[in-house]
Amino acid sequence: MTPLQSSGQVGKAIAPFGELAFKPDIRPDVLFRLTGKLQSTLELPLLIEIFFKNIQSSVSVDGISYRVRERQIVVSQGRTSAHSVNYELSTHGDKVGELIFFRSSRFPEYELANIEGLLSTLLHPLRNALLYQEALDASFRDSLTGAGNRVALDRTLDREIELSRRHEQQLSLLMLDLDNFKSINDQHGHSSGDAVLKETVRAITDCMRQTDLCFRYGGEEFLILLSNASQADALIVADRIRETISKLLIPATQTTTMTATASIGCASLTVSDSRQSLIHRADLALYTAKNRGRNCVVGEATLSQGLMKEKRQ
Ligand SMILES: Nc1nc2c(ncn2[C@@H]2O[C@H](COP(=O)(O)OP(=O)(O)OP(=O)(O)O)[C@@H](O)[C@H]2O)c(=O)[nH]1
Repeated sequence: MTPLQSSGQVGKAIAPFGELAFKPDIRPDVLFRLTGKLQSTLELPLLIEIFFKNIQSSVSVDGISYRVRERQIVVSQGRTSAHSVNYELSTHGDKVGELIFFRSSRFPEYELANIEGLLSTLLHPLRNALLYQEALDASFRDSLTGAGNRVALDRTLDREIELSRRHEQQLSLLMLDLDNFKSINDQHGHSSGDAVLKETVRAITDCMRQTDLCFRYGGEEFLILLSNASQADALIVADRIRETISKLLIPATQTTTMTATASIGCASLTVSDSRQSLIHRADLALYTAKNRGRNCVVGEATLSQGLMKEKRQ
């Protein structure tokens, strides 16, 4: 555990520097140059790297770590050390994360003043980078359910296939489709249908590991990418998801609830698979699950036993 030497609200502390015994002692040209460099990028990791490299002439730190807990962002530069000082950053009333400075000896007051002087140049670029990151994240998400969208799927699946091959790990794909979803819409209305879609993604996410990924593939169809998972592992996860969805009680009105079930097809990566062929086999397995009466999971063993004779229309 690194001892917390001190902490402060930089948004408040920068303005008057009144709480510190020392004022920052940084040459104006250094601050000017740093400000210019920080304005050259919207990429968070690069921004933190530029900041870390360019503050070394004014304060000696072994490492820094930038964190935004709510968004699970952690960007670090250098290394951690015995002593640390951390700042909750805010600008214009917006919280923009926490920055921790590490080094092996304590930070004297005059250096804290310098750190806070330097931090004042980081706040606005940081806020812009966070907004940019937010916009970027949104462009890869389905706005209704928060699952990844098709753009994210295309990018991720190719990369995951390549990584699995390089590390000789297994990769499995689940294709999930809600059963008779049209009748949920017809019976309860479109916005209730939307609620079912959202709860479905929540249930899927609850059942998978943090490293697994869920994408909305079509209206009520989802793909779940299970990294480092064999067919047997994937079938267990798939059945857990299926069961969890079947137990959901989703409010339709103030007094009534809706239930839903899902069918799931499962395929695992082979040496000759492309993104398309892997998805195609998961789709065939899903089709079999639908034909078997829905609310069930079908894996590839079943398919190779020749039970899957029909072609999807
Ligand atoms: N509420 C809502 N409905 C959607 C959305 N996207 C697609 N749908 C509906 O999903 C329904 C899909 O119906 P079908 O393709 O017939 O499938 P199904 O009724 O689930 O039947 P099976 O898949 O064979 O079990 C259609 O009624 C679409 O209008 C959405 O974003 N929100």
